[in-house]
Amino acid sequence: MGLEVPPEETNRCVRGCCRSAVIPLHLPPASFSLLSPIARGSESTVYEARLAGERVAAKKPVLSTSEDLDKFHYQLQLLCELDHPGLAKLIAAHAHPPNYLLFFDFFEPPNLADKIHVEEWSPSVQQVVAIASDLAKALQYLHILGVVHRDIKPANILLDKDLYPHLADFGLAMFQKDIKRVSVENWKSSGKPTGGFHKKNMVGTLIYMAPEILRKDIHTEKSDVYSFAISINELLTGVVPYTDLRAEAQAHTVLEMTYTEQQLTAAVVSQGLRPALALPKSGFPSTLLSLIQRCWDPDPEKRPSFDDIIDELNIIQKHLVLNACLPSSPVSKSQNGNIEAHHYQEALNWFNQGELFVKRSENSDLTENLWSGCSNQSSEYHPTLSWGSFATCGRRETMEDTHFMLPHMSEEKDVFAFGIFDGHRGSAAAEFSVRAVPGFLKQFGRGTSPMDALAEAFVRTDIAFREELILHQKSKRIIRKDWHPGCTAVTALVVRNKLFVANAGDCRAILSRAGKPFPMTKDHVASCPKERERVIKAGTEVKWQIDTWRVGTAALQVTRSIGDDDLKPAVTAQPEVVETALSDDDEFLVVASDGLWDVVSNEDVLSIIKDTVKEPGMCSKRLATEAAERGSKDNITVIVVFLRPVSTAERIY
Ligand SMILES: Nc1ncnc2c1ncn2[C@@H]1O[C@H](COP(=O)(O)OP(=O)(O)OP(=O)(O)O)[C@@H](O)[C@H]1O
Ligand SMILES: [Mn+2]
Ligand SMILES: [Mn+2]
Repeated sequence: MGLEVPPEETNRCVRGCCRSAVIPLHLPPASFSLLSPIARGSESTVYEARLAGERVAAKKPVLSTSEDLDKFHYQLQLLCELDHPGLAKLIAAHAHPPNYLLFFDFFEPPNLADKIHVEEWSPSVQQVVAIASDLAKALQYLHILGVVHRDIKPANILLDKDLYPHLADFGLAMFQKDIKRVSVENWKSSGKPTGGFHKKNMVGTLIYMAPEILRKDIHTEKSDVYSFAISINELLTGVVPYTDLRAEAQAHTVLEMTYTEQQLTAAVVSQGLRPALALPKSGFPSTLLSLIQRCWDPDPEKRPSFDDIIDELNIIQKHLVLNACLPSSPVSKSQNGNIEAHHYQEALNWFNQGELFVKRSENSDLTENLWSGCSNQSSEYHPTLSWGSFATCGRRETMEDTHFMLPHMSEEKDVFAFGIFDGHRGSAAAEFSVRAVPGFLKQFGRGTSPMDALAEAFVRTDIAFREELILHQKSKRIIRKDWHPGCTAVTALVVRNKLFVANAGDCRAILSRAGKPFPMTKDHVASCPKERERVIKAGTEVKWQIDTWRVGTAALQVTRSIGDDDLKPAVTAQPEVVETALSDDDEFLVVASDGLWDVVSNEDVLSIIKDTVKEPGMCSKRLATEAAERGSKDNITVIVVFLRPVSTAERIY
């Protein structure tokens, strides 16, 4: 990088406390520019930036008090001393008013947390062991320097192209010697632990915090070992810690208000509660699982050091290589070579069919620059998104809902799409659509407006699905003649500061706008007079049957859907599309299938989220659980998207 380091006597921060012979600390303002924000936290914003022509990440801390400024200088002094391939490297800083900035090597998203939970990556054993081992080496390096990180968690682990981990976020890191001093001073000043003492020592992210930290003891190297173990187990299982304790089918999880923060703390500290360990039968070596358990031992002294951990991981890695060379057990073959027709029917994978269909009609695989025309002036509002989902089949025996979350729709970072499909008369249409709709959306995004692209994606998916169905009926891969599967569909698209929602059927999307529900959809059901009139005009009968208005001989309640070819064209796939500009008033978006809305009102949905941990996955799960408890008889799928930054504290407490 073409960065010049000024002579040592001038290369220092404004106070003169931070110095470096290799890292420039006083950059000329013209040498860098901040581009778009990558992540906004309570303590900082991380931007994609350019520095001397290179793409970098710039962390801009929120500095509102003189204590914040002290912390910044402390962090910078510490970062100047670090140089290890397993750490996100500080390449420059601007430590002069009015701009305080830290520049790091840029790592393409997703970070490890998003890789696990958003991309739903399930790594191989080899990949987990490799990441664990590289991470352990970076931590060993820090500990040799006398530095404890204090905030080890997947969100602070960045990945490069080869999936090599780089530990980031030194916002809480400290020299071990300073931690002791802080606490001793506090003890002395008041004779007993003060609020300040508590706060100073209890830092980090609750679910990754070792019991001694939760007891407000001092953080040691062994507390990092604990957080390391929780993180590696999360990588193995793909499960956010403590969201996995299911008493029965209805999830009762720790962070879902059945346990409060205090109860979780108490359970971790006094009852030895830990996240569910990966199952040995999942193919992970028992040696790895036992290592994880020893790393989260309640007694810090009993936890291995990173020297030991690296040795053990080395041995595990060697065994894996050896085993990989052994011949694998023969694949069990079907006894009966004669495959009957109904097997064909089961073998038909509608997810794949949907995907294939889009691929076939695609003329290029570029996804760049979707809706670049909808430009956003830098002065305009930029929402900060975080999202999560939960889906359960509830009391039903089969799951006919599907959903997708597509945070990186295009090369531009600020295009996101979320969709739910609620199948009826089988899950085929919902499975087909969950792949076809986002696929078409990407295709049409290059030529048409977001509104038109959404409508077109729904209509084209419907046509494609019905054609596919006929094709398979003709080829006898489907033998049931009078089978007319369908699904309702909702898709929310965020393009910079604009939200577009397309809906066909009775899924719903609502915004929390200035604290009040702001519906983005209308239910398309036969009990709605306007819809009823439309269907009748299109030539299909609507009758009061049993308890409500229903369409055609199929007696469908919804009046718009994908599929349902026996009711076309009256039951149209043409969605209603609504557009709105997002502002600071918009807190979050909830998208869900009717399994939620049947029993939970828009207002209740808002108030439930208000008193739930501000973590979108948790909120989704809490809403679905609430619906199940209120007697919803349907499949339930919920997606929650926060539209404003949520601080670490809000996410946990
Ligand atoms: N060098 C980088 N390259 C790419 N992305 C980065 C980089 N550094 C940080 N990020 C992204 O920004 C996010 C926040 O960064 P960081 O953890 O340093 O900030 P923070 O304000 O301390 O956040 P928190 O305390 O909530 O964890 C990371 O989880 C990561 O996704
Ligand atoms: Mn972080
Ligand atoms: Mn942080």
